[in-house]
Amino acid sequence: MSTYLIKGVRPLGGEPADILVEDGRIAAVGDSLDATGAEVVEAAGLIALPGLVDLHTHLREPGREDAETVETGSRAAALGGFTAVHAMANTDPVADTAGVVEQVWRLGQEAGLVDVVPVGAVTVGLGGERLAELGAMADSAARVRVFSDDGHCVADPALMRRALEYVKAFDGVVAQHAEEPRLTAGAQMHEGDRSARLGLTGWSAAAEEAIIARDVLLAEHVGARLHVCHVSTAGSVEILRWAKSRGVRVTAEVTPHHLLLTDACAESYDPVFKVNPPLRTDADVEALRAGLADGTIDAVGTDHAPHAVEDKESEWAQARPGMLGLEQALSVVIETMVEPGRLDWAGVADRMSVRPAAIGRLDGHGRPIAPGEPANLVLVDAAARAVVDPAALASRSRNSPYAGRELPGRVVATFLRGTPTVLDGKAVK
Ligand SMILES: NC(=O)N[C@@H](CC(=O)O)C(=O)O
Ligand SMILES: [Zn+2]
Ligand SMILES: [Zn+2]
Repeated sequence: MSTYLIKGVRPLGGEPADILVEDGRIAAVGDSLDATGAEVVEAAGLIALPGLVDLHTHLREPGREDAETVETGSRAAALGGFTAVHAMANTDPVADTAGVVEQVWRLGQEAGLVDVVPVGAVTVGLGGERLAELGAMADSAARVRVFSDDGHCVADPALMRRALEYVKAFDGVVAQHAEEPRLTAGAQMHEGDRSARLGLTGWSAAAEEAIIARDVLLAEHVGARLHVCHVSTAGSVEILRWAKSRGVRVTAEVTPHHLLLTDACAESYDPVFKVNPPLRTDADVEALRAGLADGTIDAVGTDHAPHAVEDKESEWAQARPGMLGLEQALSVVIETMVEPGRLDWAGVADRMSVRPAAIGRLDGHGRPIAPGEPANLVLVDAAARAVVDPAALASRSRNSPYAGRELPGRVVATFLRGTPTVLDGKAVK
């Protein structure tokens, strides 16, 4: 295993220093380190952050390898600065048994680009009727701690309560896709003036908020850990703030696209902007940024949702919901949070690495940049700007909502336990 000397980098945006990486760990951080024989990475002007951790990635394998595989999604993740991603369970077959989560975990190890951490389904086949074998998935080689029926809401309150109680036994967390299905039949976009004008069926803010309110009460009642996926409304942020003030064990994530885009994108009728939950209003975007800044929202979760061309390039109503996120997540956070002065680099490290790693109970990720720690690192050129070209993405799919948009920030290098997965902005393998 090679030794690397990262020269003149600014850890968490602080004073420039050298970082010596040896045997998969950070061996030293200091001024003018000398390491004869080490490969030198010139990093003057770059920011070093702990490798990013995503709580919400769709890798589509098994079942839709035409849209993404564990390997292509892992490469997209590494290029985005990630060293660990949680792979959602809505594959085919569904990741609802120890066998399937172990297969996904093994594929991730073989790709070797990021740690792929399988999420286990809460209910058999995402059917919402019977609990899946949560304990067996937790005890498996994949060591599952996050359970989610994402794509579907665990709508039955009694089942949700039982899932919350069950995962306490192994310190797990239920990650809820908060959508009251009785309120979103046929929904195509955010319910408001625009949906009325465009003639598209709306998904109200209340359909999300009703589930979050219910679930924080359930989590409080049974003393379990709840995580809320892709929070999208101002009202959801208020409910979370209230729940946290009461000491409820709840955490939440916001996607890059909900931090940047609004329902105005639907005016184009371009299905690349169709997503669940839908893009909301300017006021919601403002509340989400404020919630992420003050920590009410713990983390950025990409909800990277690759879709094949035939599932996405159709009429709006027929198109699948979901958009790519891994490769532009950090850029969107720089644009919406860092450049406006709402989050400093330590804050970015906290919301994109430290807290998501803690929620997923991952060892070795989200750690300080200090001697003895695993060398999971990303080096970022914050000043670089580039126009997003979907054809240049590593993802197997092309449904990026940022196509043609100029964004700040370039991932120059990513290290996974001391081995570069990205160098000079290019994937190493
Ligand atoms: N976000 C989406 O619109 N789609 C996701 C499922 C989900 O996250 O709910 C997908 O799997 O495509
Ligand atoms: Zn979802
Ligand atoms: Zn999702």
